[in-house]
Amino acid sequence: MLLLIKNVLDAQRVKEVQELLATGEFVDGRFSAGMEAAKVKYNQELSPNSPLHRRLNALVMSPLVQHSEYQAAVMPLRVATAFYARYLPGMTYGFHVDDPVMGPMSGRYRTDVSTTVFLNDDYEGGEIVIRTAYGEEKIRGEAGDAVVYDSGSWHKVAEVTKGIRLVAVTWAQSLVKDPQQRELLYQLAKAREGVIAKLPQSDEAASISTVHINLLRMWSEV
Ligand SMILES: O=C(O)CCC(=O)C(=O)O
Ligand SMILES: [Fe+2]
Repeated sequence: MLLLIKNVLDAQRVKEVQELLATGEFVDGRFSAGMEAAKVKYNQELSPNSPLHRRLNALVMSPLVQHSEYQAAVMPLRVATAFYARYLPGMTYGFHVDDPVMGPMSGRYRTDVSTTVFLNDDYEGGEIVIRTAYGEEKIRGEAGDAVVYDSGSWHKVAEVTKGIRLVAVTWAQSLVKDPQQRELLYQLAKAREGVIAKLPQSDEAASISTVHINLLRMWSEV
């Protein structure tokens, strides 16, 4: 799964988020990294104690989690509160896979799907590079877009060469643990949508819906 979702945040929200982050206190991103990732992580994160998190989460996470494409692709069971990361020129995050389990002991979750929400686009470099079965994909969203990909895939953030890169990064535990099953369900959900649009009252639409619903029941864990 590798999907770019356009315009998750509208221009007004992007502007407000940028204004808030301009006033925030940032700390070394290595503090929040797992053992392996810490070796290659070179960025900054909004201080975990920052009072801005509440407002930022309302601005960024609500539209993300409610977005129909995010719902269809991720099928989220739990979504983590976001980290707000900043990359100054020269900063980078080398190839890694994300930690498999995150969160405090009282609320741990498995990371199935990673998401980056692009909060600005006036910088150079800083592409997310994801290794897929078909080679490396480079992604640079516009401000307000989000990219989702399997947390177990190798990925990196290329060095920012000019300007400052601002993103929100979050993880979800999906109802469906297996990436291939998730992908199949996503494709089936799209096919279902298409058939319902073209043939709303048809037997074909009803039977695709039934297969989709019952596969989700078969493969989901709650
Ligand atoms: O900055 C990004 O877009 C992704 C960062 C990342 O890979 C991570 O925090 O694990
Ligand atoms: Fe990562």
